[in-house]
Amino acid sequence: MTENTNFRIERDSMGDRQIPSNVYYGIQTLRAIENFAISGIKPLSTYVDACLIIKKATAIVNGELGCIPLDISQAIVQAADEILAGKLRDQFVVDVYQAGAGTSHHMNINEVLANRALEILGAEKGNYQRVSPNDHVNYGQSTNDVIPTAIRIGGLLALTHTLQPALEKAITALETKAVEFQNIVKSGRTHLQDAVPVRLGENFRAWSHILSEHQNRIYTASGDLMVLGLGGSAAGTGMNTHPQYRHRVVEVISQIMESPMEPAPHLMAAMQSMAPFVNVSGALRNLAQDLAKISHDLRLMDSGPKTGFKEIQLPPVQPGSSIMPGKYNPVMAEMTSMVCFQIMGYDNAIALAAQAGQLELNVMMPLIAYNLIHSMEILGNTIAALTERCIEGITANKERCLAYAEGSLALVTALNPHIGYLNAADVAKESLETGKSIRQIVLEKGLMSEAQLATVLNLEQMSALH
Ligand SMILES: N[C@@H](CC(=O)O)C(=O)O
Repeated sequence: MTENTNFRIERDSMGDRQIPSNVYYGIQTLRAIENFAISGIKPLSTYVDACLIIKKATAIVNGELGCIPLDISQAIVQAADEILAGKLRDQFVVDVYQAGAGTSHHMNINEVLANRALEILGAEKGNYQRVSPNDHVNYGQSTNDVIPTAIRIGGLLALTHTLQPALEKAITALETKAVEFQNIVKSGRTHLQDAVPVRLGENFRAWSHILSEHQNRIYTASGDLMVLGLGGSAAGTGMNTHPQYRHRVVEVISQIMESPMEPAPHLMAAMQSMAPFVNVSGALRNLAQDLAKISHDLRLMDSGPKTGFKEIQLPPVQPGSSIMPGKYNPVMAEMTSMVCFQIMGYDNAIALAAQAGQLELNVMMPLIAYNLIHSMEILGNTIAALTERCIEGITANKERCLAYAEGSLALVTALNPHIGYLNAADVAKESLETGKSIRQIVLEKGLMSEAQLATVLNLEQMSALH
């Protein structure tokens, strides 16, 4: 615990180590850096925020209840506030793939807070007799109750700051396009074959509805994240906590989050079961599956310009090809598809991790934390980018849409009630073989009058919602 210009000596239960004197993390973080040079991926900033919110609340409550000295409690709170405001963010350095349960990341948080609190109190970094990462910052806590709580809070932060606003904007943008394209008639396609006509605007309205239903599903699933098992400490029994701590700490977190959290009715259950995360991840996967479908549709409808559908034009945002001049690719939709596949992969890994709990604990939480929060953030960023750089700028090729609708063999479907399915099928077959229009064949065969046909083969009417 001495400090010289280049390093200080810190001690843990395994011995002494030199720690660079300028860093705020300590000996346990150093060991984790050495042990886990795995992906180079550092903890997500939202996850760090979630841990800091917990540590701020626990310091307030442990100070109030007389479990830690008030000056230390206040210094930890100040340190947490400073870091939440953006300071020392480069001090959270443990690889995402690390010690089971997340003890290494958790100790990284405890050490940085302790060392900054020491400075605030006028002491030297590493003087853990004065402020200890374990005895003060972590008083009455364990990785085992802090990390599942941090995943809940991190999930809620990612949802409110990133995913929900992006979904809102996308839903509105799709509805705006629905209104703009409401009168454009196009051919429907089922099995990728000609089907009855539809309105381009209604395609966009359907997508808007699909996203809004996913928004509701995610919102409902995220209710589970508001039930916190903090206070369970190491095994869910609450050992080493003050009797009033577990309720009070949830009240304080609710105040910090400006959102009503609840204490879990059974702390062991909250620690052992990863079901809330599986539920939210499942809702994200569900959204990703439909979003992938929408992005594939956008690419298909924009295909061409000479050899594809080109029913719509996605706004060109960058040259598409390194060799083919003048080529513009549907890059925003392509990116969206890839992110959606990543979300599905993350969800698979979360499902595997969630069933791997044993006895009192599920140690696979670091994977769940990263995958869940990252899923929300990359989905939110993707939806925001797709909305701004693609959906809002889509234009329709009205003539191309109409030409396909007029040429669709499935128009004969409208003749069913008048000439019967089998006669209509013959008309379709002849039209395909001869290239004559459906109208012409029906008239030639004397199956219907011109006046009748004018009413029945009315594209506007056929494509309206019935
Ligand atoms: N995850 C640790 C507890 C802790 O880090 O607080 C254990 O159960 O061994």
